[in-house]
Amino acid sequence: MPNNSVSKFYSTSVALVFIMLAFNVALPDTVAALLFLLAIITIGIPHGALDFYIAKGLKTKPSIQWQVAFLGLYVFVTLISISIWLMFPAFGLSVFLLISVYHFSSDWAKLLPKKIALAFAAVVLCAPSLVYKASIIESFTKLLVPEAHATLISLAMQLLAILSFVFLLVQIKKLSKELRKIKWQIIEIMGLLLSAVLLPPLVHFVLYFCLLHSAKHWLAVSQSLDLNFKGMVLISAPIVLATVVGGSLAWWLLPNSAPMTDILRLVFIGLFGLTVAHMVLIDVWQRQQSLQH
Ligand SMILES: CC1=C(/C=C/C(C)=C/C=C/C(C)=C/C=C/C=C(C)/C=C/C=C(C)/C=C/C2=C(C)CCCC2(C)C)C(C)(C)CCC1
Ligand SMILES: [Fe+2]
Repeated sequence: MPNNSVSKFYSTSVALVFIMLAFNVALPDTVAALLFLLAIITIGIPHGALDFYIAKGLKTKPSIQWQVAFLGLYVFVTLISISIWLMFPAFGLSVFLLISVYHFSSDWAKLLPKKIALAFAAVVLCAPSLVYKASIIESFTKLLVPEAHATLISLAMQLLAILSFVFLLVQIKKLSKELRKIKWQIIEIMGLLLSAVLLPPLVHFVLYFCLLHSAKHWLAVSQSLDLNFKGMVLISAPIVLATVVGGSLAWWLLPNSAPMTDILRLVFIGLFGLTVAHMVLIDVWQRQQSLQH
């Protein structure tokens, strides 16, 4: 698959969603919530489910003890992170946003210099707060963050989005020569900017996270580890299943409230737990890859 394919697929999907909205095609809330959960489980989670395979590839001969220790450490880091969020939600959310900017910036690591990729990731993640402040604060309170803290965090997001955007505008002149060569990536970047400020935040997030972040990761893993799609599905399926079992247990054990609130909590607090270990591993893997090339 050529490298542009993810950009093309993402940009076309964003355009389709804009057309749907222009024609007032709206899904009932429960259908939208189920689609959101389904997309996260079937497309978002699998990109992290390759972590065990990637980690084994980083060792020359991973022993059984090493593999058990890796799995144990990954689960431990996940559970500790989730506990930190449950005890200090505002702190958890702030850390989540910051590490997400860092992790998502790797989507443009090959295309843009590090600082610019970081600023762009900050715009992608924080710009929705400029237009959808109230709905973002509402989502944050559903994630257990007290309203006063949620308001402060959304203000900080607005500030970060504006500062990062200004930084990008200042830098864009320097980049104009390189940018001219990468037509589809420019369309991807424009699509992301429009999606961030025009689409409802959860729709923007799910389109970006599933169709761009996860898709780029699958493509990178398949190219670098020489795996085909079927092989990757087989590798990730048991891990996705284990994650879904873990999520279902949490749903069953923890106190329930409205279904949409429960889905939001399960997805975002769960993703925070998984992100810490996933992010460190992918960082090590990408550093090793750039040393090899
Ligand atoms: C390997 C392994 C495993 C698995 C793993 C996995 C499966 C992973 C995954 C991972 C992942 C899958 C990751 C992800 C990430 C994500 C992120 C990083 C996100 C972020 C986001 C954000 C930050 C958001 C924000 C917001 C909100 C919250 C609301 C609304 C608005 C907005 C959108 C802004 C297990 C444990 C089983 C075992 C051991 C080993
Ligand atoms: Fe990722």
